[in-house]
Amino acid sequence: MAQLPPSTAPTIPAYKTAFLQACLSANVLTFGTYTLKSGRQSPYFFNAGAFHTAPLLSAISTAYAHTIIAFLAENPDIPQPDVIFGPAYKGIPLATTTLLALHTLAPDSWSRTSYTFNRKEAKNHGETGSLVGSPLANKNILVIDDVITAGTAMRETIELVKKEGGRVVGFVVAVDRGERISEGESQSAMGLIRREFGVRTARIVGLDDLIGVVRAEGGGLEGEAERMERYRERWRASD
Ligand SMILES: O=P(O)(O)OC[C@H]1O[C@H](OP(=O)(O)OP(=O)(O)O)[C@H](O)[C@@H]1O
Ligand SMILES: O=C(O)c1cc(=O)[nH]c(=O)[nH]1
Repeated sequence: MAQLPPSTAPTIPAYKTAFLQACLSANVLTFGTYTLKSGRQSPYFFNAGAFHTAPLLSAISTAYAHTIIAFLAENPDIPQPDVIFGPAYKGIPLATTTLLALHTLAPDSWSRTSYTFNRKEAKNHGETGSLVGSPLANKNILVIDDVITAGTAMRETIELVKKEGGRVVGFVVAVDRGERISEGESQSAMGLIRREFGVRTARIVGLDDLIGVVRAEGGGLEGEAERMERYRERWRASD
């Protein structure tokens, strides 16, 4: 097969490679039959809760931070976020550690940014309410989440931020599964966020990247890669 000359060969950034390797070595990416939030049956599952040691949290938060910095550089009209918002539950450690990683990479740009997350059940004593961290009113909110499938969680988050008086200025996800929003629709959940809500999006990796790393691993995972490919064909979005 023809090789690209070295100067034009695409290079995978080190943070993305570290993230993908962590997905396999820490069993973040697992195989079986999983029922998703959308009710779909998936042969693979991205479990962000498995990033539970300091080196693993560092790998994912550094990958988010680089992705966010590149996203804002490519979209200079997006205002500097005041808040990194992570939806409960798995978004909670992701938002807090990503804010630290952003501050480590670019302290001058991120020293005044806050984190916020929601509670799934409102609290009726103490400080009360559904939000933890900065209030959202009149703030520019960058939402991060672990994974997007049918887009239900992100739709709920956009509605929550609006209700609190904030503006969602971007959405960055670790894994974009690249799926159609529903059986009868051909567009992707990420596309819906862009078109229906006018929110620009970025991702650390997509399903193609995950299949690529599973294929490259070999060692008996070929069957898993094939099941992932069949699932991709079943749910692949048109955009
Ligand atoms: O795009 P969707 O079809 O909405 O699916 C993706 C959402 O599903 C999971 O949330 P879940 O409520 O299961 O969250 P938790 O494990 O973080 O509590 C995941 O963290 C995403 O937020
Ligand atoms: O769609 C989901 O519910 C979902 C998919 C996935 O890969 N990981 C996850 O935590 N949730």
